[in-house]
Amino acid sequence: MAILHSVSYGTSDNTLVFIGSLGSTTDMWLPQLDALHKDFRVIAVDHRGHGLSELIEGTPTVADLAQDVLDTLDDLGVGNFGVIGLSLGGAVAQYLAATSDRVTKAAFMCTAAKFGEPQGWLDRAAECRENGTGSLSEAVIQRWFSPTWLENNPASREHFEAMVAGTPSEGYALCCEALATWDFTDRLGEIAVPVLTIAGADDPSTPPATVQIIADGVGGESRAEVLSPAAHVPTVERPNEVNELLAQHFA
Ligand SMILES: O=C(O)CC1=CCC(=O)O1
Repeated sequence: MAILHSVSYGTSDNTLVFIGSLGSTTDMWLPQLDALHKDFRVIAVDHRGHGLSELIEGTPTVADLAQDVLDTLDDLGVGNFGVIGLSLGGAVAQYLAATSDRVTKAAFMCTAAKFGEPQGWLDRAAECRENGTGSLSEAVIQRWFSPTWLENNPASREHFEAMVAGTPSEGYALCCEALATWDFTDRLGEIAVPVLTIAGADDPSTPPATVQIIADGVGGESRAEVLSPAAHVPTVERPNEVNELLAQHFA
């Protein structure tokens, strides 16, 4: 059983749980936590081996990462919840939405039912173990944000690059390996709760067509939105639009 580092704001009975990408901390969700805590209880977690969550030995599956979230919510006394996941966190959110009857609604952002070929993730894990997350962080940030945003927001750029570089190498590598084994394509139909998908028009990692596969494949109702301009992390690049979409979907 793993209890993840989490932050929690607000007192509403309507709880939203935010799960971030590879190399992120709960800071990825600051604009959402600030904007939505008055109408919802908002909880964000760090994946195992990320941010302030402890590293757990052994390669996890996405199902293991999802169980970490459920254990953490049990510890916080949370019953039912809406789930919002971005990228790796979106995979965890898909798994939770399909398998846990505690999930009431879901939002999947810049994520995939399968993130390309496994070898790419195994290569990234090996590179990370050899050279550290600092060797990856600049390239990651260029996928997270569009070039104009990076140019206009140097302080945020530095902050998010430091977030990736500060992720423990083994925590990052183990989560790469979790992505290598993730393929939910044939199980999307098990997701019966109302779904919102959000894609970034300029996202090189999970382009709109990849996110659309999820919206088209789920078993229940879905609404698909594409934000522009935006790359892989619209929570930061397009916070107002993301907040408005989430507030509507989870109201
Ligand atoms: O770093 C990337 O390539 C983007 C990404 C894919 C999965 C994830 O969590 O981040």
